[in-house]
Amino acid sequence: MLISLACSILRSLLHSLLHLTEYTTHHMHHTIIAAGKPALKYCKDGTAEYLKRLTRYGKYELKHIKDGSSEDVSKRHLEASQGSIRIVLDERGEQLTTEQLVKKISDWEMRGEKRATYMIGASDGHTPELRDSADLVWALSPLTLQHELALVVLLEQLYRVATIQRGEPYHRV
Ligand SMILES: C[S@@+](CC[C@H](N)C(=O)[O-])C[C@H]1O[C@@H](n2cnc3c(N)ncnc32)[C@H](O)[C@@H]1O
Repeated sequence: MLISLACSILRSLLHSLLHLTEYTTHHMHHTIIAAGKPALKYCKDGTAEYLKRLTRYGKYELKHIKDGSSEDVSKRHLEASQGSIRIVLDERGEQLTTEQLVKKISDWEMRGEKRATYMIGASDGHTPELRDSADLVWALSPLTLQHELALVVLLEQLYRVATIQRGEPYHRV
C-alpha cells in the first residue's frame, strides 16, 4: 500500500518534470546547406531517407547552393548563415563522439539559440574566413569524403542525436 502510494507520487513527479523540460528546452531550426546539385543516386536515397525520418523530430531543412570556387561557395555560405549558429563541415575540424554532439546541440538549445546552419563545401573546400567565423568546425572523420556522402553521414548523425534527445532506442553503445 505504502509502496504503491510512493510509486504513484514518483510517477506524477516524473511526469511534471518531463512537462517542465518540454517547456524550457526549445528545439532549434536546423538548416543544412550543401554546395552543388545532388547527382549520386545512392546519396539521394540516403538523404531522402534521413530527411523523411527527421520530420518527426523538428524542423530540418536542406538547401542546395550553386557550386563554384571555394571563395564563391564560402561567400554564399556566410550570407545564408547570418544570425545562426554556424557549423562548418570540414575534415580539418574537431572530431566529436555522438554524445559530445548531443551535448553541443542541447547546450545551444538550452541557451535559446533559434537556428543552426550546417555547411557542406564544394570540391575545393571552405575558405579560412568561413572556418574562422564558425561556432564549430566539425570533422565527421579525418578522411576526405565525397560531399554528398558527407551530407548523408551528417543527416544520419542529426537523426541519431534527435533520437537520443527523445530517449528512443535507435542509438546503442
Ligand atoms: C570533397 S570535400 C572537399 C575537400 C577539399 N579538398 C578540402 O580541402 O576541404 C567537399 C566537402 O565535403 C565535406 N567533407 C568531406 N569530408 C569531410 C569530413 N571528413 N568531415 C566533414 N566534412 C567533410 C566538407 O564540407 C567539404 O568542404
